[in-house]
Amino acid sequence: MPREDHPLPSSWRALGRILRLGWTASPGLIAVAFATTVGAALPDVLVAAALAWLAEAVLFGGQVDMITAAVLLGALAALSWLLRVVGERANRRFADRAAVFMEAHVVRLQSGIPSLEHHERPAYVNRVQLLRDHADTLSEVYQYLFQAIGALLRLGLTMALLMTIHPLLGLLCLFAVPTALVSHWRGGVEHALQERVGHHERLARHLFLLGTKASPGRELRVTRARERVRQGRHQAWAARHRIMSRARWTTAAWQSAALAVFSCAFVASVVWVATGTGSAADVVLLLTAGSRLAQYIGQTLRQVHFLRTIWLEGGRRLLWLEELSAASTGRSVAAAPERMRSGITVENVSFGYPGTDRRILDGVSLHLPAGAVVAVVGENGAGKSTLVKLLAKMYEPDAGRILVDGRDLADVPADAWRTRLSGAFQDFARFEYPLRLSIGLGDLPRADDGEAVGRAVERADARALVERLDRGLDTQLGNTWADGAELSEGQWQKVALARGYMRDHPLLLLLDEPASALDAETEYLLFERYAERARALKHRDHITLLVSHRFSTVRMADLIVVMDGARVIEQGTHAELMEFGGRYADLYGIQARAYRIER
Ligand SMILES: Nc1ncnc2c1ncn2[C@@H]1O[C@H](COP(=O)(O)OP(=O)(O)OP(=O)(O)O)[C@@H](O)[C@H]1O
Repeated sequence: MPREDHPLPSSWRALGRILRLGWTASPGLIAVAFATTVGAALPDVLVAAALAWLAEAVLFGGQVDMITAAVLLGALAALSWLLRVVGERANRRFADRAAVFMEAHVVRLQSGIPSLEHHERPAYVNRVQLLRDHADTLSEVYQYLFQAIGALLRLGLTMALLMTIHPLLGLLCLFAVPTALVSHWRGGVEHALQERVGHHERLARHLFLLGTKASPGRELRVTRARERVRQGRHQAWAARHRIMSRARWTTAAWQSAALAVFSCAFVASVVWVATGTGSAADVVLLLTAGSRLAQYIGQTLRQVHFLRTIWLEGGRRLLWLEELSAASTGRSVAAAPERMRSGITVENVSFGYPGTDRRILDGVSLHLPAGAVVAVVGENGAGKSTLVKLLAKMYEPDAGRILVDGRDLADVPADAWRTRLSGAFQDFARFEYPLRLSIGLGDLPRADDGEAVGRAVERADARALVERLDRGLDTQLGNTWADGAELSEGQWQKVALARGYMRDHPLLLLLDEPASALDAETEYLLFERYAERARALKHRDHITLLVSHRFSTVRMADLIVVMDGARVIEQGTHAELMEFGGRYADLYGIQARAYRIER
């Protein structure tokens, strides 16, 4: 992942990309939607000319002229109506199809990015959030774009008609320039603001979820922090509203002034034609076409404004995400190793999260021998989970290397490396599927393999959980679904652990506090059995890396790594570290006394 900030791409490039995506979603529908929406401009504008002709025929012409003009007027009105109806339906059907396509595309892009940067870096989180919110409205870009083209065409044709009365009437267009410029500037101002107020919006939504979701509900009631959360949410919305409304009032005032300029020019031109040499037909044409001119200018500006909103909100961010995704698949040339002989070497690795200055890992060097069960311990914030993220290629080191049997992990594509990994994490996912699938997802190609799921259940010691559920592995999880069962925190974690155990022979099993919701004894028994099984395997070529705060579990590891202040400060077996009498021995002693475990 390149370190530089990825700027938002230009609106034009984004529009081009969106159009190509729309064509891919449904070429037939997009073509019909375009032709009917833009085509409706022609009969719309010609109605004014037909009216003028009818007025001329009524005043001075014969019956034939009158009937022809009336029939033409009727035909144009009918055609305009027909094109509008067909256009609306085509646009709606196309938007439905494009919405599904766009959402799927955004999900694919987001989940396909190997790193976590777009989920963890504040500036990127704002963009991703806006994109997620606007993913379905992206499909409306087409409608606004076609309508904007139609409105421009109406504007051009109307100007041409007006100039048939007198070429000087073409100058009316110039008086519309201030309105167009102000409208353009207004869109830009609002968009710049959207990014600025993004964090207020996110904070308000976060506090809304805190106040309405069940899990924080208990804590909020006990601590009586509900009022504080409510106030915080109110303040966040108020801050957003203050910034937005100040800017909106200013831009609206400018827009009104610009519209007043055009209105004065129009009134003056009507007076000029009516009192000059203009015929009755000319006055009718000027009044009909001219009054529509103001409407078309308004329409064009509105469409362009909406287009800018959605286009800038969604389109540019979509292209940005595509580029981020493409950049993140950068330099990867080697295949993932099939087996591991010597192990994984972390060589002088330093790392800080993108967008921050602090070093979370500082010159960390380690050797994780193949076949070993390795435990990583350290105080909160010592960098244990960060090390796990680097080993899973969620991020690349800023300096130093991670070598697998001597081969630089940076050269191995993240997706390929992850086929060799398994993992269970403290912040596990709750997949509300039937239990069998919720576990089977840990190894997608074997998700339906009953035996594989059964083995994972055994490894996670989750047999009792399965038996307690009415429909066993077929039980739907999550109580918001029909016949769904809700699990306790610890039970959800066991499901996540079983999922992590789905792969039979991962080269690296990452267990980042995977049993924090289980009691210490259960965790100990679980990992003791697991470690015994791992040691009994014939080809001891995989590594289990366990992050835990429980020293009763940690002590059975073959290698214990102690982290503190971004560095590895001690490493060895339990016996060696106790003998050494350093930090590990201190921490172990404290827990041993607290839990009265045997020293
Ligand atoms: N996405 C992020 N962006 C910026 N800083 C982060 C991010 N994730 C973690 N950190 C910081 O990195 C430091 C180490 O975090 P890490 O999660 O690796 O610690 P840990 O040792 O696993 O802690 P714990 O025992 O509490 O899980 C913390 O100070 C944390 O604030």
